[in-house]
Amino acid sequence: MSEKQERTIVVGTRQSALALTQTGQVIDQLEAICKTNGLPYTFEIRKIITKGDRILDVTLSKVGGKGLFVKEIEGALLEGDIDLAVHSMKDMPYKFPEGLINGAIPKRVSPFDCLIMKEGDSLEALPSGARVGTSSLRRSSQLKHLRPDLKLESIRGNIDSRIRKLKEEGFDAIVLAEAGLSRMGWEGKISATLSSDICVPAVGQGALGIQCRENDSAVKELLALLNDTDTELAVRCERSFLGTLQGGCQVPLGAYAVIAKRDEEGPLMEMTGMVGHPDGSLLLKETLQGRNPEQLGKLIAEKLIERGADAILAEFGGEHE
Ligand SMILES: NCc1[nH]cc(CCC(=O)O)c1CC(=O)O
Repeated sequence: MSEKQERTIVVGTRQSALALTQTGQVIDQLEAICKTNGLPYTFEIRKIITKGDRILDVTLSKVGGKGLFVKEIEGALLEGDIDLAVHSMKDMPYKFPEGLINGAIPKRVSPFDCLIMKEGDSLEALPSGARVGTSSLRRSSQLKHLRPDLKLESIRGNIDSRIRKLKEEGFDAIVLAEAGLSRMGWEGKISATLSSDICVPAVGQGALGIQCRENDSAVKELLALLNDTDTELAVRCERSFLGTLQGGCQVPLGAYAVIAKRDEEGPLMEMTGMVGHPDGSLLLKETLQGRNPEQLGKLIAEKLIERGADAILAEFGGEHE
């Protein structure tokens, strides 16, 4: 690598506990990379309060959707107020604004959902008619499909406030991503992991995306060292599925890709895509293997459309996960 100029790299983040924690973890990793590679960079955190954070009491679809969390951070990047931003991959809109790229997808942690329960340690242990808190149509469609007796109820807020609401609002269980809990060091709160057979995760769940300016070659070269190729391949499959189905809004769909095997032709991916009716009456799933991530995601989406996914998507576009 050529001689690098000293620089303070400004990292923008939302101010939720999870956002701050995962941003801190990425900075730790980047500092280690700088040390190993003799790069003269230091890092500074800048907190950004987004519109999505200010309006926590209104259904997100009414105020403009999930992109709200990301839009102001993207603006700060484009203005040069910050140099990189750590996002949960599953919160990133499908389309990036001109001038910004995803510079790295670090190694994924658990992609799965889990239950935090009042008592018990499995989905089966939930009593008939139990109240389960989730605002995700993807989660409710799959749980309702398996357990039509359950009462799925909306719950919003950051993961810390949702955990508080489990008790305060008398839920029997809430559904959260394991990734957020493990990043917070709260794995001990998990009652049961929901495998991808039971609940296909959200596109990109458990992975982070590190956004930067396309013309910032120093940051791009640094971020390339943080990228995890297997995670990137999986996330590209899943996001191609997302893009083919609806290009950005949040709807009752999920996708989970893994590297099935590696041979002389390279990695072979396997992905399951799902689209479901939020009341659980219809759950469409398709699993296929392929070598090209974009083609695999698109093919699975097209198979599901053939089977009727477009009717569900037309009815439930624009909801928040
Ligand atoms: N929808 C909010 C959200 N966005 C990212 C995560 C954490 C999981 C991840 O990074 O994929 C969560 C919380 C949750 O769904 O439980």
